[in-house]
Amino acid sequence: MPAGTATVLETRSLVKRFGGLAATDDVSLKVERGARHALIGPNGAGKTTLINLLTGVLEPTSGTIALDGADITHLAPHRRVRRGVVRTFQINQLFNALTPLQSLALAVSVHLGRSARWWRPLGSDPRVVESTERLLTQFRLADVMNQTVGELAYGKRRLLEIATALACEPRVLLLDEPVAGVPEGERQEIFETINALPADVSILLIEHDMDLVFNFARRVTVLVNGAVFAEGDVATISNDPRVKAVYLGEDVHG
Ligand SMILES: Nc1ncnc2c1ncn2[C@@H]1O[C@H](COP(=O)(O)OP(=O)(O)OP(=O)(O)O)[C@@H](O)[C@H]1O
Repeated sequence: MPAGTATVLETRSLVKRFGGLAATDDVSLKVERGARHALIGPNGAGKTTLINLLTGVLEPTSGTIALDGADITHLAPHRRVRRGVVRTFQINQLFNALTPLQSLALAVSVHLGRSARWWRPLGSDPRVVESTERLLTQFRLADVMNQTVGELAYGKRRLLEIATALACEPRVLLLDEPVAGVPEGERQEIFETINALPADVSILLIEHDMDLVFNFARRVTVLVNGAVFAEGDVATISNDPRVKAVYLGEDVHG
């Protein structure tokens, strides 16, 4: 890791074309160490495509991606996870029949390289137990740790999804719409938990909910038609009439 570098994840002139459409159009983005950075934009702006490029699910048409100065543009997704680029898991990747305790113990033991001995009781490894207990407390899952995932409230499942990502000890956490679909009454708990994530984890949040964006983020990048439309601190972006117009347009036209 180069000393004194503030940027942890950087894209340079990143392009992803689907036929004639540039879903990612010359995006140069810097995520600073310890960032609370939000990526916003109307439907179809290219947010998901950019996340898929960062995680290695998609190969860019051109441009580069660097992690701590090292080129990872062509690195396989699982190797990026090993290097600390982790996205929140989709809810349908949780196992409904497992409990939060079992899910997290499994995630922690895989991360710690204990999966080759999976037949041994997970509770017999002190490091697995300690990390699992910490995650259950941090993500307010201790009181439901023995219920099956299928029985959990939607908000709790979301918390488990984020906790599972944290079990991989990410350097960069890509949080993909953490409150999407979560009922109003369960959002506050997610907001608070996200705000309490460790300061040394750099976070890029993809989000539609402006309350969450403006409460959480210190820096905001606005994507429109695949390209960076505006970037700045929260005050600048929230007062930018061009950004307001983009969102107003989306409201009007659905
Ligand atoms: N695999 C694909 N093949 C063809 N076009 C695609 C593909 N994936 C995305 N696109 C197009 O690329 C553009 C950007 O899509 P993307 O899903 O990245 O936007 P988004 O900002 O995540 O949107 P939303 O907020 O609705 O999830 C859209 O026009 C979409 O139709």
